[in-house]
Amino acid sequence: MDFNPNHKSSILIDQVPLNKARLSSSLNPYSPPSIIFSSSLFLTIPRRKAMSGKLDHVHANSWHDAMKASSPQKIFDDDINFDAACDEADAEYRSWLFKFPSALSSFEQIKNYAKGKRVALFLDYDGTLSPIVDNPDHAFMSSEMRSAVKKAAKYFPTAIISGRSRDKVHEFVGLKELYYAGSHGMDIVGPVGDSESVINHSGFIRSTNEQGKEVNLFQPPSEFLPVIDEICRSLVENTKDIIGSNVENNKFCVSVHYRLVNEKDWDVIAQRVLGVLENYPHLQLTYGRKVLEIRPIIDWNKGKAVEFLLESLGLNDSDDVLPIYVGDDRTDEDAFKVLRERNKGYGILVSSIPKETNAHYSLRDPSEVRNYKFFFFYLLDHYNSTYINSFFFFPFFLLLNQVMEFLRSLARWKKSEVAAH
Ligand SMILES: O=P(O)(O)OC[C@H]1O[C@H](O[C@H]2O[C@H](CO)[C@@H](O)[C@H](O)[C@H]2O)[C@H](O)[C@@H](O)[C@@H]1O
Repeated sequence: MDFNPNHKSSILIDQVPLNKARLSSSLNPYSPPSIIFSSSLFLTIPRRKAMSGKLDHVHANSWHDAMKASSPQKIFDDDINFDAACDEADAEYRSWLFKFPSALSSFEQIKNYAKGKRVALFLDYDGTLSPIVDNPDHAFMSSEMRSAVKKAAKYFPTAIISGRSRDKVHEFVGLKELYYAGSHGMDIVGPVGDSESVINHSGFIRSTNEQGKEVNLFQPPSEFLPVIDEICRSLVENTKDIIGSNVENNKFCVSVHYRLVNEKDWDVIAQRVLGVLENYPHLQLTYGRKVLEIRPIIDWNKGKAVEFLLESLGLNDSDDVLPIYVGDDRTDEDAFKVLRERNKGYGILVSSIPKETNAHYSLRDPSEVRNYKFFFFYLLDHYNSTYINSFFFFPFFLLLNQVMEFLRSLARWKKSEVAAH
């Protein structure tokens, strides 16, 4: 882990434009010859250094655009022509599905590849297991989802890798049998596996958990804790007059939420955060879904967390291991990238709109689209699948969740495999 006190604080904004993305193909489910995407849907912003004091005009605009694009918007307004909007958005989504097929429609293919392999499951929390909601403290997962995760964890080692603090995400999920990585993977408790190579990671500590069991613990240097607490207080103080802003302490990182902030104040909140960050040369700014995230400048992310957990589980060096990572946010891209580069395992992006990604498959996320018209999208998406039969009864739709269905399918498949032996 790289903790360099001479680093200056920096901002990472590095979305890859759709038309420039390069994807390796060996595990790639389909490689359609040429699909044209509308580039206006996607945002490209170069990496920038944090600027001192005020933001210049271009910089402020970039932040405004980035903040606007950071989370899917409600697709329909009542005064928009529904049919036209539906056709256009659906055509784009369908084109995108050629490149990133639905993990549910492709389940047979995934299953065939997984045969005889040890599957390890990695799940993001917000927007993947729980719906995106206005108040971060209310992002509860449903009992149906909890039971789907529990079923999957019965057959596969399962870890939650979240931007939340480890304690908080554990509290939300509430399952003892899982492994948890909080603060974007910077705070992990993993099992002590066969592999000894984890001890080569700096930041690694062998410790004992509350039950007195030996565990592998990975955390950034503890020097960061008081700094994070301090910047958290400062961010609260500096944003308290911005209506709707919300600062969340995630132990090794801080989230500044602007989901409920009026769009006209987004530049103001970005400026305030950048202003505070100037005094913290060891911290950097990234962003997620309507959230600005401040974290230590260390060479660690969700991708490294996946590798660390695979090693801890003694699953890192075998060819018969298939890691599957399901996530919805840009921080999950680090994990998708690791799986793609290792050419082992599948990344599954949860999204209701086309996005550039390093994932292999996709699952549709209805959580931010609260309009009933989304129902038609869902039917269209599944028009040719056997699923459609189950969705005739409208209230059923409200319970739908493709991630849950995918986890259930995995567990059902393994259960039948175990029973057959
Ligand atoms: O890695 P994750 O588990 O996906 O955590 C990423 C951030 O998730 C939370 O924020 C997001 O979900 C909130 C609740 O639905 C929503 O209000 C917010 O707009 C989203 O950005 C969490 O509150 C953040 O601290 C995490 O960094």
